Amino acid sequence: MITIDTISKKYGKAEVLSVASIEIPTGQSFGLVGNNGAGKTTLFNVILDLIRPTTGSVTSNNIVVSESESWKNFTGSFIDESFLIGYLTAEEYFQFVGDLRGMNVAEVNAFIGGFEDFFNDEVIGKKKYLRDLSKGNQKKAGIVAALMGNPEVVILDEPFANLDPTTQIRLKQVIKKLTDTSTITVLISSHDLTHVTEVCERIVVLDKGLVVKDLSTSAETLKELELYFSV
Ligand SMILES: Nc1ncnc2c1ncn2[C@@H]1O[C@H](COP(=O)(O)OP(=O)(O)OP(=O)(O)O)[C@@H](O)[C@H]1O
Repeated sequence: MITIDTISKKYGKAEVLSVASIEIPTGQSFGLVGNNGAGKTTLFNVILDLIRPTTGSVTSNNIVVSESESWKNFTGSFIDESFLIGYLTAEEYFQFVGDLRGMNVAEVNAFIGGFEDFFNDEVIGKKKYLRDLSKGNQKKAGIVAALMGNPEVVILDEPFANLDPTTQIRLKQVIKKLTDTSTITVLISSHDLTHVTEVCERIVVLDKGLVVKDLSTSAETLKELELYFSV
């Protein structure tokens, strides 16, 4: 369970985020949508203790994320390429993250082997540093690294952006597999309303830092969101 309690973030006088309360139960697939600058990345960064909120706190499985590091043991995330280590190859990076996650070399190789289709022969065995991969292939590496070591919480910021259509479809399958477990809590932000409504059972809409909708996904949700964003 993730609890977001009276979180606000101000830069100077500008308040870019103001969320009274959001509770995300264990196992929920939670989608965050909103126009550019709505505060999605800011909220994820606060949940990951990458930026300190002006007010409020976030707890993840009863751990206040700004007070302890222990939530990192069960949390996998990919916000952007700053999460990668540019001078490593993808294989080296996966071994590095696997080591942090308590996986041995064979376990990492077996895990990565399960993503052969997802990588589409563009990430593994390329003898390229991560910094030299295309944006989309960097994203693939970052997403897969976020899933290593059986995380209980997975946070992905705009995972569909920059991915080719084939990989977007494969990513949806990967995410659905995660969310089917009902033990892994998955938080995703996206500008793609179709994808996010397909993979998330709950959608929260942010507008200028405020929660303006909190929907349980149904057959009508996509239409409702399209209508909201078309006005
Ligand atoms: N370091 C900073 N200093 C000042 N303003 C910032 C800073 N970081 C973010 N902001 C502002 O906070 C607001 C929310 O940004 P954020 O990146 O969270 O939005 P977003 O919903 O993720 O947008 P996008 O869809 O464009 O990625 C924006 O107005 C942004 O300019």
